[in-house]
Amino acid sequence: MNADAQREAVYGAPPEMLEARDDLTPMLSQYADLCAEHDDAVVLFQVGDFYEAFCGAAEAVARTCEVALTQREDSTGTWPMAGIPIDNAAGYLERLLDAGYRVALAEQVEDAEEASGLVDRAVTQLITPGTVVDEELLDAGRATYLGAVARGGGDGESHDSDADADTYGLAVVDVSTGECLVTGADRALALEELERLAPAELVVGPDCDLPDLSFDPMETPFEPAAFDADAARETLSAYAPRPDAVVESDAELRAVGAALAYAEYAQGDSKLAYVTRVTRFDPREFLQLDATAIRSLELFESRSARAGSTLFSVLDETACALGRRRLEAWLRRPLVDRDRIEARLDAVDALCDDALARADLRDHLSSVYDLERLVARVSRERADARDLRSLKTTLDRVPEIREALAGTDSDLLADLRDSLDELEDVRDLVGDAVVSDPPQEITEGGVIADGFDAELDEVRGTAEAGREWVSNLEAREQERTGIDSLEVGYNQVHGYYIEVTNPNLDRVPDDYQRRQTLKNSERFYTPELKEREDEILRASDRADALEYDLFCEVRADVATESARIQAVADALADLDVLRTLADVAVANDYARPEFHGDAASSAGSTDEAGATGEAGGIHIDAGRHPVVERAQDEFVPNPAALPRGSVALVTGPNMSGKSTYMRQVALVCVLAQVGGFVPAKSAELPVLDRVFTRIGASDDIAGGQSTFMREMSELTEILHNATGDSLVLLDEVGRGTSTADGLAIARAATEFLHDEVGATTLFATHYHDLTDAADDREGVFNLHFTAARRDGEVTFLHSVADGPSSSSYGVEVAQLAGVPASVVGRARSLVDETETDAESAADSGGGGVAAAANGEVDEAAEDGTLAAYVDGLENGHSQTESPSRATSTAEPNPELEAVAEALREADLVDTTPLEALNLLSELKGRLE
Ligand SMILES: Nc1ncnc2c1ncn2[C@@H]1O[C@H](COP(=O)(O)OP(=O)(O)OP(=O)(O)O)[C@@H](O)[C@H]1O
Repeated sequence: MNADAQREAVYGAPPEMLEARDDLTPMLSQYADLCAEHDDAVVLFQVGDFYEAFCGAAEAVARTCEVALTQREDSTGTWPMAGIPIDNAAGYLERLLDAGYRVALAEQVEDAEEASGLVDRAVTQLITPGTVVDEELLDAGRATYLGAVARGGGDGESHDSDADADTYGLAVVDVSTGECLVTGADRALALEELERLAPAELVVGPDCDLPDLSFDPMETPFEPAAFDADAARETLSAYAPRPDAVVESDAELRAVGAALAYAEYAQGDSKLAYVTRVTRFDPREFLQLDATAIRSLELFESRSARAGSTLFSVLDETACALGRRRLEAWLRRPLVDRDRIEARLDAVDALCDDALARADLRDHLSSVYDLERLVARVSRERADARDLRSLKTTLDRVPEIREALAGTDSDLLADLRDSLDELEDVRDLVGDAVVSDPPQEITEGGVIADGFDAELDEVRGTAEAGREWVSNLEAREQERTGIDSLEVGYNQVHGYYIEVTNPNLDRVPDDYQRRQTLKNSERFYTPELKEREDEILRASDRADALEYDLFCEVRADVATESARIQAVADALADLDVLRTLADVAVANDYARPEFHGDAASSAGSTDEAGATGEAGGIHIDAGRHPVVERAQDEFVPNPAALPRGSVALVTGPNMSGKSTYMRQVALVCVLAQVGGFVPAKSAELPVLDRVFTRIGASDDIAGGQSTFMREMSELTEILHNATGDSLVLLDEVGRGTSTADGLAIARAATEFLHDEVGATTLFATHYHDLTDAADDREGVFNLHFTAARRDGEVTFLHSVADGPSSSSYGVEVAQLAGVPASVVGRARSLVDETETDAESAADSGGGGVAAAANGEVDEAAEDGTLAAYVDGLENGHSQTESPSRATSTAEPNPELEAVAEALREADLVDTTPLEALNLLSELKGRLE
C-alpha cells in the first residue's frame, strides 16, 4: 500500500465499529456517523479537553503525533483510542498535516453541562494544507493558497472563448486572509502560473490532466459538480454581484467557483464573508517567471552552500507580516506596465531621499499587526478580545503613517496615503468596548470596558456593591459580637463565611449558621450574607454572559467593515514594501534603473534599430549580484551591454564568475520591474516580457529524469516561447550529451535564438568552439572571464571582458579542488601536448589558428579545427561526416584522459584475468 492509500485507509467510519453498529454507545455511534460523513479526513472528536480518534485512526494519530495509544472500554468492546490536548493542538495538527493527513475537527457545539444526554457535535472545520487558518500552522511571510484548476470546453455556454478546450482556468484562495485570485490562459501558461502560485492544495476539475509539477501540492478530490458552470456561478454570486463580469471564460468561472465551494466546505459550509474581492488577472500583465527561472535565479530558495541567501532574504527588510507577504507577491510577479513600474520607482526614489519618513514608517509599521489574518478571524468569529485590541493598536498607527507621508511628491505614495482610511468608527468602537489588556478567554468576563453598556455597568454595580458590603462586614460583626479576631473570608467551595476561633464560640450570635468546622475555628454565615453572596454570584454570572454577548456584537460590527479594513491592510502592505525597497537601496548603494520605451513599443523596434541595435537593450554600468555581493568581502562589479536581440557567448574558466554574471543581469532586470532600485551604478533597461533560464544540471539528477532529457525539454520551452522582449540565460546547454552533439545543439540553439526569436541572450559555455558563432553574425558576440595564472596557480579576477576566453583553466581548478598531484601533473602535460599539436598544425597551414593559450591572461584564441567543424555544420554535414573531428579537437576530453590514465596505471603483471575483465568493463562504462 502506498502512502496515500495508507492514509485513506484510516478515513471514514472504522469497519469494526460498523460491524457493532447497533450496539455502540451513543457517543461512539456519533463518532462513527461523523467519520462516515467526512470520509476524506481523520476525524478528531472532541471529548472534553481532548480531540480523540479511535481504531485505525487512533493508531495513525498515535504514530504520527507520538502520543500514547490507549483504549476505551465499554459494554460493546475495547476500542483503540488516541487523543491530543485541545489546548496545544497546533503542534500535533501540524504533524498530521506534514504527514499528508487531512483532518476534520468534530467539536462539541453545545455546552456539555447544559446538554441533556449526548453532547451535540459537528465538524466545524476541515484542516488541510490549503485551508489552514490557525496562526500557529501558517507561515507569516507567505500566502497559503488553496487552488482549483478547470479546463475549458466543458458545459458552459456564456463564454465563446471556451470553444477551445485548451483554455484553462486557475483560481486560488487564501482562506486565512480572504485573498482570491482567478486567471485563465492556454495550458502552458496556466501551468506556469500554477507553478508560480504554488498552492499548498489543489482541487483538480474533470478532464484536467496535469503533468508532474515542480512543487508538491496535496491533490484533493472534490465533487466534480462544484466545477459545473451553473453551480460555480451560483457559488461566485455570493462574492460578486455579477459573477460573469469577474471572469473571462467558463474555465475561469468553474475554477473560482470550485475553489470557493471547497473553501466554504472546509470552513464548515459557510460563506467566507471576508472574501470581499475576487480579483482577476491576466498572466501577461506580469513579467513571466516560470518555476525554473524562480528556482535558478534563487529568488526564494537557495540552491548553493550559501543556504538562506536568496534575493528575497536580501530584500526582506519588511517591518510587518503584511509587507513580507506583499514583497513575496511582488517578487513572484514583477510588472510589465511601464507606468506602474515608474510609479513604484518614484515612490522608492522619494523614500530614498527622505530618511526621516523612512524611519518613521518603519517604526509605525513594525507595530502593525497582521490585519488581513486578523480581519479574517474576526469574520469567522474566531477573534478574541486581544485580537480586537491588536486591530485597534494597528488602526492607532494609521494617522501617524499618513502624517509621515504628508509632504510626499510621489503620486503612488500620495494615493496610498489617501487610501488609508483611519477607520475612526472601528477604532473608537473597539477602544470604547474592549479593555486595554483583556484576558484571552472571552467567556469569563473582564473583557468589556466600564461605561460601554449601561446594563452591564448596572449589573457590575450590583456585584460591586455586594462585595463592598461584604468587605465592611468584618468590622461591623467585630463590633456587634465584640470578637476582635473575627474574620470574613471567601473560598471557592463554600463561598463567603465568618470565621470565629474556638475560644470565642460562646459569643457567636444566634443568627450565625454553621458552615464548616476547622481544627481551631468554626465558619458561619448569616442569612443576609447568604443573600448578598447569591446576589453577587448572580450579578457576576450575568455580567460574564452580558460581556460575552456584547463582545460578539462588537466583533460582528467590526466584521461588517471587513472590506474597509482589508483596504487599509492592502495599503499598509504596499507601503511596507516600498519603504523596504528604499531602505535596501540606500543601505546597499543601489541605483534607480531607467527604462527605454515600453514593452509594446520596444517589441516593434527591431526594424528601426536592427536586431543588434541599441533600442531596448540591457545596459548596466558596474552591476553586482545582490546576493553574492553580500556573502563575500569583495565583489567585482561588471558592466553589461547587451543590444536588444543579441546573443552574448560567455566563456571563461570554471569558477570565474560566468553564472554569477548572467544571474546578476537577470536579477537587475527582475528587481527593476518589481519597482526597486538595482545593484549597479546605473542601468538602462527594456521592459522584458519573460525571463527564461536553463541553468545548471546537477540538481536535476535527483529528480530522476535524465538530465539531458530535462535540459532539452527546457530548451524546447525556451525556443518555443521566447520573444524579442525576453531575456534568455543558458548555462552549459548541451553538456549532457557527447561533445559533438552538445556543441551542435548549442550552436543551432544560438543561431535560432538570434535569427528567429530575437531574444536577448546570455549563453555561458565551455564549448570554446561555439565562440566562432560570433564571426558570421553581427548580433552574436563573445564575452569572457579572466584569470591570472602565475607559477601554476590561478587567481580569478571575476571581471568580464570582450572576446572569447583563451583557456579553460580546468586543470588548475582540478588542483584547487584537491585532485591528486600526479593526476594534475599528467593532465597538465596532456594539455601541453594538445596545445603543441594545435600550434604545429596551425604553423603548417592547417587552419588559421592564432596562438593558443600561452599562460597569459585575457588572450583570445581562435581554433582552426573549429572553423572546419563550423563549416561542416553550415554546409549541412552531419558530425559523423567530419572524420577529423574526434582527433582534431583542441579541448582535451577529461573522461578520455582519465580512462587512459587508469590504463597506464594498471599493473598487468599483478592482475588476474577476472580483475582485468572488471577493469575493462569499468573503463568501457566510463567511455559510454
Ligand atoms: N564578480 C564577482 N566578484 C567576486 N566574486 C565573484 C564574482 N563572480 C563570482 N564570484 C565568486 O566566484 C564563484 C564562482 O562563480 P560562478 O559560479 O559564477 O562561476 P562559473 O564561471 O559559472 O563557474 P562554472 O563554470 O564552474 O559553473 C562564486 O561563487 C563567487 O563566490
